[in-house]
Amino acid sequence: MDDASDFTFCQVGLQVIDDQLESPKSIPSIAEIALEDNHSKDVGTDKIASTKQCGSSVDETTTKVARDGDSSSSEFVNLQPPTIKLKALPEQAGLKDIRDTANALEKKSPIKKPVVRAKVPFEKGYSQMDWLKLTRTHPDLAGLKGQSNRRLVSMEEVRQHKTEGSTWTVLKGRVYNISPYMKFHPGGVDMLMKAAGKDCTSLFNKYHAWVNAEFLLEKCLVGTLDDN
Ligand code: HEM
Repeated sequence: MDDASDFTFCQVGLQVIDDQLESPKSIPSIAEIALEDNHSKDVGTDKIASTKQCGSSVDETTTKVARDGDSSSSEFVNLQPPTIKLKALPEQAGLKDIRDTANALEKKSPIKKPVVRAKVPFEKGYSQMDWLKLTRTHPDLAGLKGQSNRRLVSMEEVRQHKTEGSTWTVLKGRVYNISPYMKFHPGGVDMLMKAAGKDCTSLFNKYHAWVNAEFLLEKCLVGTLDDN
């Protein structure tokens, strides 16, 4: 129909000059877009068929334009949005190679996946600020009962303190009573209990090497590990 006053049909495609694009061929040719005026099926749906991945045959990229014969009449206005099918992009040179290389690198990469961080929401009164306040006010967080914390502590003695009421751990050569810190630990009680009665230095470093435990647990110091 060649009536200029008929607004039903107008050219919508922009002329694409491939040479002027940063990535020529990255936009499918307008000729590869098939419009299906399928008002009788898919009522009310606006389907944009996803582009097929590379590797399609030439036949698959062949354009089909399907129109309902009657719908070209100016009396009939189809209000359903047309289905736009973007046909497969032709295999782009080198793209498959890049993907293969990326997959191979991912498999071979010696870089370890980062540890999943799972901070536990603190109970009211057990924030890190609350812990700092407690360390300033409590007279004996380490439970020394007058004993010096400059003594040497054997691993044997550390192993005897692995219950929630009395939990000792070794961190970077120092022995701490971590029982009072349990409920303040941002990683949760269960995690901190993994340190009970043993040397937790490697676990500690695995999760948060940046944490200043010397400062946080200063008042929980029981002694120095006797490594003989
Ligand atoms: C023994 C002394 C320890 C101290 C003083 C301590 C202290 C802390 C602190 C301050 C945080 C918050 C970190 C942040 O916000 O970046 C934290 C988080 C956490 N801690 Fe510990 N921690 C200790 C031991 C451990 C151990 C032995 C484990 C594992 C078995 C552990 C597992 C975690 C986890 C999973 C989190 C939460 C996730 C994260 O923030 O990375 N912690 N800890």
